[in-house]
Amino acid sequence: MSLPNVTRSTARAAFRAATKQVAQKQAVRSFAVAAGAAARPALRAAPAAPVMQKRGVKTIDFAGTEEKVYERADWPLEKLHDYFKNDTFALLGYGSQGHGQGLNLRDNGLNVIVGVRKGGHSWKEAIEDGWVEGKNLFPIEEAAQKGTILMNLLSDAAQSETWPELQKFITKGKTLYFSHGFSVVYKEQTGVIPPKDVDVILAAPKGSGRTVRSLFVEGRGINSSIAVHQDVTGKALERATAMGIAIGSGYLYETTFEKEVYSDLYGERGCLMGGIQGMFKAQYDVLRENGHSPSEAFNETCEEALMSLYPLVGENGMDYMYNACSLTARRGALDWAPKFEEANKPVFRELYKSVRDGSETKRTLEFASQKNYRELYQEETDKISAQEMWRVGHKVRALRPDRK
Ligand SMILES: NC(=O)C1=CN([C@@H]2O[C@H](COP(=O)(O)OP(=O)(O)OC[C@H]3O[C@@H](n4cnc5c(N)ncnc54)[C@H](OP(=O)(O)O)[C@@H]3O)[C@@H](O)[C@H]2O)C=CC1
Ligand SMILES: CC[C@](O)(C(C)=O)C(=O)O
Ligand SMILES: [Mg+2]
Ligand SMILES: [Mg+2]
Repeated sequence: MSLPNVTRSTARAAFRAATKQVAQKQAVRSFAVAAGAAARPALRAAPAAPVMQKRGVKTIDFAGTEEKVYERADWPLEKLHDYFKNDTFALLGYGSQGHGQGLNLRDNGLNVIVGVRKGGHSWKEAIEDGWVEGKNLFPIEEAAQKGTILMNLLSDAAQSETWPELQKFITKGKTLYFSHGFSVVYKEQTGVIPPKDVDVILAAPKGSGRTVRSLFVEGRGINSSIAVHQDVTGKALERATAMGIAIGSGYLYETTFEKEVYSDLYGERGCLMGGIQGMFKAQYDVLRENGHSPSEAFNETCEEALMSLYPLVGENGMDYMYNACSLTARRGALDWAPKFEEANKPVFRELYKSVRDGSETKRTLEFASQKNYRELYQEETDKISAQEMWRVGHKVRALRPDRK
């Protein structure tokens, strides 16, 4: 495939940056280990890297369960270019994931075209991002016809709505790709039943499309799940792996379509989004009921969590964060954590059941089928922004020294 020099050099720079980042992290870690020996309380170093058992695939024992993890190191750019030399990626949909995955594929020098509704919001965004009508930007059906790998990144509801028209373009020899198990797993509700003669694969970034892009640009890479629903060629897993790397992932964790969708719907409704809003709100409200000022309630609930403590958990784990806090805080947190666990578990059980039995899918599809769903959604999120907690948050964030 002939690639523009700029694209090739952007892609190489991203890969070089990734390698450099690893070296820098290792240096920082060695320093931290040396410094940590003298530090108190002990901020332990990260555990030793797992032993690689086969190039490109690590079988790692996670808490007694052996799991397969694939890595970017086995898919250098030249290999990706060769592997996909006869392919056209038709990226259908240009929301958060379409944007992130599409730009990463393009910067990786792969042959990608975008398919979205002409004149819609995504169409405009795609043009702003440099996609050109008639060259690499087309209406959905035209892109689907041209593509050999159909990346269905329409909204989950739109995947089911457009399926009757789209399925005729999924012909023998093509690959059908998703970033979520939703459409295929809940087929009774979505009607999405892929033809029997194509590979059906998934690479689902475990993070927002914004992060898929920003980590790639920084030379890093998001974690993604990969899975195979249908393997006609005998190469579907390899293809899912190559796709996962091509869209900008660093590590790929093997799963199934079912497990991906159940855990994803559960996680986003729980700790990732719904749970965190509910927990923050409850804590904030009780502080306010007890006469604390808005800024105090916000700082002690959201700002400190997001700016100081949660990044420490992300970096090195809960014990690391605990150890960075006072003994007073640690004693209390140790006592109260089990109470929160006990209080929350029934809600999580109810949530998992609601995901498994299709209730969450039904709700999503019904909501999205309303003509004015965008306005309805906006009304509900506007109500969250209008909560005192987030109005205060807006002001507190504006006072961050780096925002001045
Ligand atoms: N958001 C994320 O970060 C993540 C998403 N995923 C998965 O990736 C997939 C894409 O999600 P996401 O990127 O969030 O996109 P959205 O769910 O925000 O969907 C946006 C895209 O769908 C199009 N669309 C919506 N309705 C229709 C319709 N009736 N007909 C045609 N096109 C339509 C929009 O086009 P238009 O602008 O013209 O309306 C837009 O291009 C989903 O399967 C999702 O679960 C996976 C991991 C994370
Ligand atoms: C947490 C929400 C998510 O599952 C995601 C960004 O991973 C989504 O569907 O957008
Ligand atoms: Mg999700
Ligand atoms: Mg998710």
